[in-house]
Amino acid sequence: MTREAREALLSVEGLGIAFGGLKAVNDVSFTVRPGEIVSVIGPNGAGKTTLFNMISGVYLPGMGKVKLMGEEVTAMAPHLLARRGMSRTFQNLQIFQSMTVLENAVTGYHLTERGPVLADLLGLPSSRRRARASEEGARRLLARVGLERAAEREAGNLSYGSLKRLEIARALALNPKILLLDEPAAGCNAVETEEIDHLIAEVAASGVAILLVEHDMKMVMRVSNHIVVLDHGEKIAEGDPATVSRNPAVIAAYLGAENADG
Ligand SMILES: Nc1ncnc2c1ncn2[C@@H]1O[C@H](COP(=O)(O)OP(=O)(O)OP(=O)(O)O)[C@@H](O)[C@H]1O
Repeated sequence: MTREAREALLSVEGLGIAFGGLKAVNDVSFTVRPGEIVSVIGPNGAGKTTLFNMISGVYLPGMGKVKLMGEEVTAMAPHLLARRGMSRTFQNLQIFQSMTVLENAVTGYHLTERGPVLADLLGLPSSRRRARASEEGARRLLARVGLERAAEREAGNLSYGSLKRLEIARALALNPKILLLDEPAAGCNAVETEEIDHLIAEVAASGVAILLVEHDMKMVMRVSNHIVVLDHGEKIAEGDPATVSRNPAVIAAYLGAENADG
């Protein structure tokens, strides 16, 4: 079945934003289907992170719409998006370094709670039951990302690759339909990158759609089903990895960026 034949989980429609006079992202549209790994690539400053921040409710777009399962969610607060099935990780790790790995994973369960705070303060049975369920879920997630044996360790002592996997585990606690990953392999060595590759592929195989921003081009080409290319805020190409990597406009954008850097 072609990708167009499957219903879109996420639709980005004509999204744009300007900072001062600079059109950081201009009229960008694409879709993500269930179980698909879609990557957004482009030279430095192309607008990838800005696009991500608009999709995930961090920035208010100046134009366009974001739809999740057909419903408009443009500029919806991140915790509300999470409740509707969109979770994300950040380029800079958002891990509590002095907490244990398990405690970090447990926090993933509480991101969307309205907070029956009184029940928790009073230590009521309902709150103890919830805490037990979160801990069991967190342990399952740690096993899924290969960190079950590190559960009781302080997160600050983990390798960089393990921290990245912990962040993905935490985002999975909300049982998302789509997971946005902002540079999941940044700062990782080749072995750690490969572990993250496998994890992303496993998560996608379980039916969760993945939207990825990543600089590691080898990784992008290995894991993506579909690639969207940005340059100077505009979408200049999209397609499968082989098609995109042969596209003259894409090659020119990367060569141009290299020349500008050099
Ligand atoms: N908050 C902001 N205020 C002003 N300009 C911004 C802001 N955020 C991004 N920009 C500008 O918008 C453009 C796109 O930036 P963005 O960080 O989205 O690119 P990127 O593709 O993620 O880059 P990189 O690959 O370096 O992470 C750049 O010219 C950047 O300087």
